[in-house]
Amino acid sequence: MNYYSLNKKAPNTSFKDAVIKGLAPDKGLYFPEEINALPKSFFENIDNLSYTEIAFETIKQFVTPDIPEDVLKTIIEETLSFDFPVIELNQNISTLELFHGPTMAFKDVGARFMARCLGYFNQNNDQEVTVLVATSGDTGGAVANGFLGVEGVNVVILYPSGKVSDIQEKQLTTLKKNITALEVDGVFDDCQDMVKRAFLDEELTTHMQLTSANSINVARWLPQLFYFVFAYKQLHNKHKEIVFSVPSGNFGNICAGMMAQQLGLPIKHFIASNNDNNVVTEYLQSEQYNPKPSVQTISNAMDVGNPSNFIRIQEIYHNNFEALKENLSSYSFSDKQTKEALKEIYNDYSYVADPHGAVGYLGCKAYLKEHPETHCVFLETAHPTKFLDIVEDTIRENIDLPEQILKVMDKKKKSIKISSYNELKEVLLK
Ligand SMILES: Cc1ncc(COP(=O)(O)O)c(C=O)c1O
Ligand SMILES: N[C@@H](CCOP(=O)(O)O)C(=O)O
Repeated sequence: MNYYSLNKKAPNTSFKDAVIKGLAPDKGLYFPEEINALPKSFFENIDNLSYTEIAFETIKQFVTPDIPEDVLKTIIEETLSFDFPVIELNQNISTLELFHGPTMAFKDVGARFMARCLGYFNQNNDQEVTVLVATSGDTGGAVANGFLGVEGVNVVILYPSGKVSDIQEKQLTTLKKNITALEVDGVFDDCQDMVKRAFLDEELTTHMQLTSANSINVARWLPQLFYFVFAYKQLHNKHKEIVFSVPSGNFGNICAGMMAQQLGLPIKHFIASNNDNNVVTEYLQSEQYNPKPSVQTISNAMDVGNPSNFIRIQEIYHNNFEALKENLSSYSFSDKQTKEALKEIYNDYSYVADPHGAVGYLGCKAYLKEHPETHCVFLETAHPTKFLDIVEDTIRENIDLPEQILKVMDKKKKSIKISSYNELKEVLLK
């Protein structure tokens, strides 16, 4: 499959080139030239397919021939070595748990998939690749873990100082080896802007091969479409009208869900559930897209004021506002509402959610008021222990720490503080 730049001022390119570049030379995000729906029989036969078979069939068209089919099968088997269970809370609401990977956030799948694709492309290449990542909390840890020790790849992670949880910070600052963590005096959007600026900086790009492991990179973004198909496999025999409530920040996950729908997955509707960073909620009300500086919330990984992937969503709907509104609703919720939701989920269903999942739950409840005939799945995008203080204080219970979290708790943080783009450049050129 070839890819084009959404800024339409750069040549179309192969999957391999799109992965290695991350962002097109005109600063546009790459988008597949075609999306070919799978036959209806694929979804009718889904009970007989394993997760790895589903993943292979749904992503094959986007990555072959650059990744040969046999290599793709191995990459998928290695990537999906954990579970994706759906837990039903009641007749109308389920949660899809996406936190069973090594860093306990949904980013693990995309990060592991991309690391293996880049490792494959890089095997006969003498030049080292530098992977730049901006994180509001979870991408950094997942990418650090996924790329640790990958030959010929250096990873540089930018995160907003003081605005990620303690455990998220440990996950991205303690691995060392080929991973460097930069603590930025600013918000997530400052980190993301610095990364995008670096791609356009010829002084850097003539010295080094830069790519991104944020969802702007197609190899990080597209595997996220698997989740929606995995949930459908678990629910379709019981519920006919399935809607997904996706806690959204950079909008890569929900946009990947829309790609699954384009492949023919019968999804009735999407809900973008936001915290106070509500650019898209406001857009759907006013048709005005006004990015603004992000504000800090307890669902910190969603503190994004200018979501990268919204442009991909507009492309899927051919920039047709009415068509988008038919398929997407959006609500935003305050921290106070999020804490109330954490308590309600715990008291009513004995289920411990994390603040991001709680925002997704609130999105389900808001949508179900108008559409009680549907079944709403909210994505549990991270394990609650990643936000230990907030969750324990809110539900007034101690929660057990899983092994993945215990492993990093006592490690020593190592980061470099920076406050400007020039300081980033200095680190990269060293
Ligand atoms: C726990 C969690 N939930 C939700 C999101 C938002 O996902 P997206 O940026 O794909 O919208 C993120 C970060 O991306 C996250 O880490
Ligand atoms: N919420 C993210 C922000 C970056 O999102 P990405 O999907 O574009 O990498 C995070 O946790 O870092």
